[in-house]
Amino acid sequence: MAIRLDVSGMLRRAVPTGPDAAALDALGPRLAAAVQAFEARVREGVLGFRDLEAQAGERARVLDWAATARRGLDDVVVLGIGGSALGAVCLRTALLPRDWNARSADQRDGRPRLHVLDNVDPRSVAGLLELLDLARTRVLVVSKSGSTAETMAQYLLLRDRLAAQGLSAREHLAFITDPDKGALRKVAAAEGIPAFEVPPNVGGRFSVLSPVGTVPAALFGLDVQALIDGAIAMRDRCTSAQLRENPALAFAALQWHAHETAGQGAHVLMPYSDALRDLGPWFVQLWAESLGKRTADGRHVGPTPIAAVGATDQHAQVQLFMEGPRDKTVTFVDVESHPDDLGIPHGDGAPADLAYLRGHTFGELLRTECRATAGALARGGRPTMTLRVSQVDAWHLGGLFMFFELATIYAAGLYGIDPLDQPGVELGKQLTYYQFGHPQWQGMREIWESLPASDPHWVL
Ligand SMILES: O=P(O)(O)OC[C@H]1O[C@H](O)[C@H](O)[C@@H](O)[C@@H]1O
Repeated sequence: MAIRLDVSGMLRRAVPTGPDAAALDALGPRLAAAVQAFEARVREGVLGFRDLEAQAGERARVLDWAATARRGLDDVVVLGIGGSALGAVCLRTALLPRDWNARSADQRDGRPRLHVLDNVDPRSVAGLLELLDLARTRVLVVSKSGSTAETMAQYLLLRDRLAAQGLSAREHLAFITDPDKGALRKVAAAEGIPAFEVPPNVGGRFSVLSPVGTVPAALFGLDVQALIDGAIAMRDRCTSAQLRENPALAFAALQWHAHETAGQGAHVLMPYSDALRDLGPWFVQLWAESLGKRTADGRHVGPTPIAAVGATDQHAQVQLFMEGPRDKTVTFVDVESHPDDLGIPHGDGAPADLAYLRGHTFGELLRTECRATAGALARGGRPTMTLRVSQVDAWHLGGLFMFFELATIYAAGLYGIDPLDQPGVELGKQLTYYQFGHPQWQGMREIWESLPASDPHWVL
């Protein structure tokens, strides 16, 4: 079992914009400062996502509850958004067979389907409700703050539908939220609804290894302990202040260096694996919302993460990566072992010009295309890295989550910003609250009325 980071495609030997040995040495002071900032945050106790041992008690409570709660369930529904939903989607895609929800109960060996509602589009919400037998459904309301409008609207609807069918909230709801604060915590206490804790020092986009991810994972029978073990193994590998000894630091440093010195601030994550397809959107929130900030001296900084998947996006995005602006790096994830690999048959009578495919396997084709695309990009002077993963399972996924979370904190030290807040998302929320008549936000009227109206002459 291993996750290895190959950074050779970022260095001067491979691409002209890459750092040479002298440039890497010159990075020393910046790296030291970023590592010191990281360690200061650890000491402050604000990087709770690292401290998985401290969450062991709550995790045991989750596993104990899920062992009985999952009995007789056809469906698990996650109501959440952003970091409260993206991790569950990634866990489902990576660790359950494709199209899990389309399978029969027998094909799912009696385990529930998992649905994630991370938006308030009525078509999606109504469409899902049509599918559900609420009597055989557990709805997980996931909100660290316990107040996010989208998730609360969904909760109010499901609460109403359960009541209309005379179904007990305690038997069909569960909350994953702040241990003390927010609307959900109050309801849990008043109505005896099972509730699990998002530790206050674990940010929403860093919370997939907390009950935010482990409750849904436990309900559909994933190996939660392996997920945690993989994350701890990666955490304990990423402690050195030396770039060559700390993969998370190396990833962060090389991404920052590419952005800072060559304007390569669009950071593509391209797993050659359908199972890791939803690692992309999870990474996009983590990298964008943590690093897209204003510095203390008023500069606007941060990378632009892009999600892609191989081999599919060789036929959609690689043209841009190859010949578009030299503003990108590409990080591949190459899966070394495909236990369910398939041979490409000899197929008597098959067209002669397809003979080159015969005798190979699909996994071999996928891995060869990953290597070929990385090499083609390098020949075009386009910087790349490759994460080599033995296989996709809970242990390796836990390691990948931890790798990117740690890299984000190191990158924040290099960009000179706080990775843990998200002040930029507040104004839109407050204007919505105002327009909905929220009593606390009626002072936003002037701003709302100042918003640029659309020009009817340009409504085509
Ligand atoms: O988990 P919640 O408190 O409901 O927050 C859900 C999401 O919305 C917030 O506005 C932040 O942008 C995200 O970082 C967070 O993951």
